[in-house]
Amino acid sequence: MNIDVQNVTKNFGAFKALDDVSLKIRSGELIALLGPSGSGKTTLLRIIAGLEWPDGGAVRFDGEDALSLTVKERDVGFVFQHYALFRHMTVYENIAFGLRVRPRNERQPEFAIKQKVEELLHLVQIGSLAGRYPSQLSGGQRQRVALARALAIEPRVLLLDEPFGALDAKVRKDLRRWLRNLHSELHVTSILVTHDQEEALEVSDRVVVMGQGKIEQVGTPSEVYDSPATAFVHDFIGESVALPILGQGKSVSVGGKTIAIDAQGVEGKGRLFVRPHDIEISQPGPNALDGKVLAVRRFGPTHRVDLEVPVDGGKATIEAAVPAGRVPVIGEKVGLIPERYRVFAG
Ligand SMILES: Nc1ncnc2c1ncn2[C@@H]1O[C@H](COP(=O)(O)OP(=O)(O)OP(=O)(O)O)[C@@H](O)[C@H]1O
Repeated sequence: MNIDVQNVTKNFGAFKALDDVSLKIRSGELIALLGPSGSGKTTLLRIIAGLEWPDGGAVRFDGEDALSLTVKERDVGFVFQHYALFRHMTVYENIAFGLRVRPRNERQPEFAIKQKVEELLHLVQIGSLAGRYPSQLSGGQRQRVALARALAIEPRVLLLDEPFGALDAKVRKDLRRWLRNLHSELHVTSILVTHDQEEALEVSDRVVVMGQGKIEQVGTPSEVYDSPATAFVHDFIGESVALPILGQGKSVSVGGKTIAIDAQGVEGKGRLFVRPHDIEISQPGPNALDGKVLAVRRFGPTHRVDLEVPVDGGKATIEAAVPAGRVPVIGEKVGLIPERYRVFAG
């Protein structure tokens, strides 16, 4: 199902939780809403679900006005961070629940319910646990049950709000991969809310990066990582360091030193963002920024180097990643060349 969010605004008192948000979600895609705490992800998800109403704007499901539909009529499946399984029901009963509470004239006969539940148990790979109660399951197993239960009613859209948020890192990683595979099999339009960028980048077809109630960028995982559209996205996704600069055509000045690199259209004040592994450390010279090595740390296969760089009005400390074999020593004066970088005005 296509979901079209048009100019949605939501205020809580004087606070703008969503500020003119527009987003088109394509049928069958898995989209992640990614952003820091308080950026409005859950509010947007709840509006799509029908649990919250916007102050302005529209939400359309395949062209139909979704805001005039109740939660039930919207046909959505939910999975939340905190397992909402029924404690007094077995795994089997939990999954069958949504099918059993349908009105009599829509309810399937018991053998069809059994067949459906068995299919789902198999799909989420917990067939052997059908007779257990939620208290007898691990956190990861409970979330699989929650997903199976959400899928039982064959929702038009699946909404996942930090579904793996309460699990430990290893289980999260396994479930992430599992969710990706499951989605490739089912192709149900899915929206995943997460503040974990690794999760968003690994699982989703497209990522919606949100900050302070606004959408900063929508793109594939590679697009948002390789071509961040705003300073916020560069800062939020992956590692980056930022230096205050003055841009002029094909040159950039940092703390009074001008080097010949493209200012990317920024004339005057701006910030240059670069990822630690995109900074080349060389000899000091006219075409490199001046840096002084403050600290060197081993970081997996590379070394991390803390560098002091003179900037307007003081000094900045930035971090570079260098391969073994080219590691400078503490106190050494070096030249720094940003190899891949983005300049944003302001
Ligand atoms: N019912 C409410 N009343 C008042 N303020 C609210 C309400 N619900 C959400 N907010 C505020 O709206 C903002 C956005 O909240 P939302 O839950 O959408 O953020 P989020 O991006 O999902 O954050 P998190 O990752 O922490 O869940 C927050 O500042 C929150 O405090």
